[in-house]
Amino acid sequence: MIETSQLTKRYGDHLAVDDLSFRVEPGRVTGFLGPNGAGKSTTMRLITGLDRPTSGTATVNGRRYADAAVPMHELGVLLDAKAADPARSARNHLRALAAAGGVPRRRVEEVLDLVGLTDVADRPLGGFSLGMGQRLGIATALLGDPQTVMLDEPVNGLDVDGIQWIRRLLTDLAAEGRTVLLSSHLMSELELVAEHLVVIGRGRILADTSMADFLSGADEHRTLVRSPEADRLARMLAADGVVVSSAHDGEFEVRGVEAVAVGRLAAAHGIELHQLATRDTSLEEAYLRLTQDAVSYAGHSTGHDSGADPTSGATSGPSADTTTTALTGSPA
Ligand SMILES: Nc1ncnc2c1ncn2[C@@H]1O[C@H](COP(=O)(O)OP(=O)(O)OP(=O)(O)O)[C@@H](O)[C@H]1O
Repeated sequence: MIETSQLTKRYGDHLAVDDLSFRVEPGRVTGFLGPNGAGKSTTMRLITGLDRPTSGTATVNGRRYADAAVPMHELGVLLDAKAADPARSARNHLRALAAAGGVPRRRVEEVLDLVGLTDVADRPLGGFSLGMGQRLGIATALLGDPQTVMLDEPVNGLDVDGIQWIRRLLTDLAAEGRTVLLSSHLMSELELVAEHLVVIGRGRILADTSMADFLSGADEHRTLVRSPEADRLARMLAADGVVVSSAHDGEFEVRGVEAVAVGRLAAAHGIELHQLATRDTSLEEAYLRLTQDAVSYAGHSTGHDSGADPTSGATSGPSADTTTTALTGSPA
């Protein structure tokens, strides 16, 4: 378990972390997300004791990480996967860390195997690819067989196999009853793996909730409608006060009513339907809606500012949000 209480970090005039209180519970993967500069890395550094809080506390499994009897067994951390001597081999790097942390040598072979680096374990780290370096960082985090694991952007540089592998690994760690905190800008990935979310913006908590509640809170029953009489059906729905996007190429999107109501209306007026598809809100859409006001470094597209984080990988934005026209009208 990780717990922060009124955790605050000030750099000069800048409040990087502002009165953060949250708990990361064991037995599930918790996603930690927020726009660039929101304070995620600072919070993680405060949890590990790499940085000192201005005020407030952060504990790991009930005590400050610096006070842990066997720190590597309490918390495994991936903060900067490149922090290793390039002339050293992966095996020697891990052996040195194991010796310093009081971890038996055989554990080095176990973690090399676990992250799939056994075959390249004697090559110098300088020749490692980004993905191999990332796997080594994860091996380092798991070396002490820790109760709690905290990984900053672990998916960076991993190929499709690597991404699937880490998804399974994190889910397995949580199923074993460990605490797993994971920061990532890859929303589609987080959506698959995280059961709980802590979202921060400008150093403050924006949401601390289950993934299911986060998504359903943003859900508006969006339905895609395709019909050869799309214009006519859209006008009828708009006349009933329903929010619809303008019909284009025989399709439009409806918000706030269930698909069945659209189907009934079409049937009642003899309108042929070619598609009626309910769309779930994605984590990316729900997240962008929540963090629109908390983006510190917003980029500008040529047309308009989408509010999306320019370097996050979450760049595609909710297209329906930017194109939807509210054609609301009074009931006929
Ligand atoms: N050592 C430092 N000195 C001064 N300011 C800092 C320092 N470390 C972080 N900051 C500032 O604190 C804020 C939070 O930074 P942090 O790196 O924690 O954000 P983040 O959420 O991890 O961002 P990203 O998603 O870009 O990694 C930023 O405005 C950053 O410039």
